[in-house]
Amino acid sequence: MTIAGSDSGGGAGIQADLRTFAFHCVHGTSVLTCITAQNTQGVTRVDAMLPESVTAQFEAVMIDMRIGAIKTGMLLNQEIIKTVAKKLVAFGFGNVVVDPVMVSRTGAQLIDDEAIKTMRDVLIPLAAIATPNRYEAQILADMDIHSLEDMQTAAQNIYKLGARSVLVKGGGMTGDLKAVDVWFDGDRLEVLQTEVIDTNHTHGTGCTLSAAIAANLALGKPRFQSVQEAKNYVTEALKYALAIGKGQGPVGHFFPLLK
Ligand SMILES: Nc1ncnc2c1ncn2[C@@H]1O[C@H](COP(=O)(O)OP(=O)(O)OP(=O)(O)O)[C@@H](O)[C@H]1O
Ligand SMILES: Cc1ncc(CO)c(N)n1
Repeated sequence: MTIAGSDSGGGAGIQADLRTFAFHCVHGTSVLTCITAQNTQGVTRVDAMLPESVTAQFEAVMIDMRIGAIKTGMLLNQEIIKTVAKKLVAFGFGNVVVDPVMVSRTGAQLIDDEAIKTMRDVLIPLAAIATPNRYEAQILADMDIHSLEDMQTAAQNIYKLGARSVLVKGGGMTGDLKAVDVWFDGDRLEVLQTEVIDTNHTHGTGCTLSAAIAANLALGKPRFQSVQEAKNYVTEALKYALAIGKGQGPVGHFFPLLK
């Protein structure tokens, strides 16, 4: 299941998540939290779903189907974050990847300050894996991140907030660190590095990564292996990114068909 927003341009959000699930041959269900008017150049409008709608979508799926894993993406406001947290607790669901969508890779804040606090205090502690990007990690860990060592310290700080494991993503870093992610699960501190793909078409990499992790978890793979395989998937998909639109195009989710 993905609990996330719609991207009208089809590159990120629910659309990227469902394509990623399909690629991994798992059935995708979706709980829509908001609708963005968005293209490869940016977001021009966001409409939130009512919390009651989020609850109804979640319950409709959960009482009927056996859900293997859940990822959360853009939750937009405090009410929706609280609603999602409440439902996860009510259903005792722990296999959750929390992509704390708060700040874009370019540094633009996507949700308000109250929502950020709720994300840190209420949702992060429910995460089996939290996947902040550089800027989100800076907020959650309350520190600046400029180096690999900073990413490692941030991962450890965010773990202390209650997430069972943390992946600090490097897409917002410079140079080789762009393709470096740091993992910490209270025991292992690991650096995951792939080649840097030289492309401007990186829209939806974070959504795709967390959706691929959730798909792997749903397939029964262990957490760290799920993350490793998801990162390799994103790297391949970046190699086949689509140069569509005037801005940052989406990654090529079905890259084997494009080869
Ligand atoms: N140019 C690149 N080459 C290789 N890997 C990259 C590149 N850019 C990002 N990645 C990888 O993509 C994944 C997503 O990281 P990123 O920091 O871009 O997330 P994000 O900011 O949440 O993404 P978005 O908000 O655009 O969906 C990470 O595994 C990161 O290492
Ligand atoms: C709907 C949506 N979710 C997440 C992101 C972050 O990439 C985005 N741009 N749009």
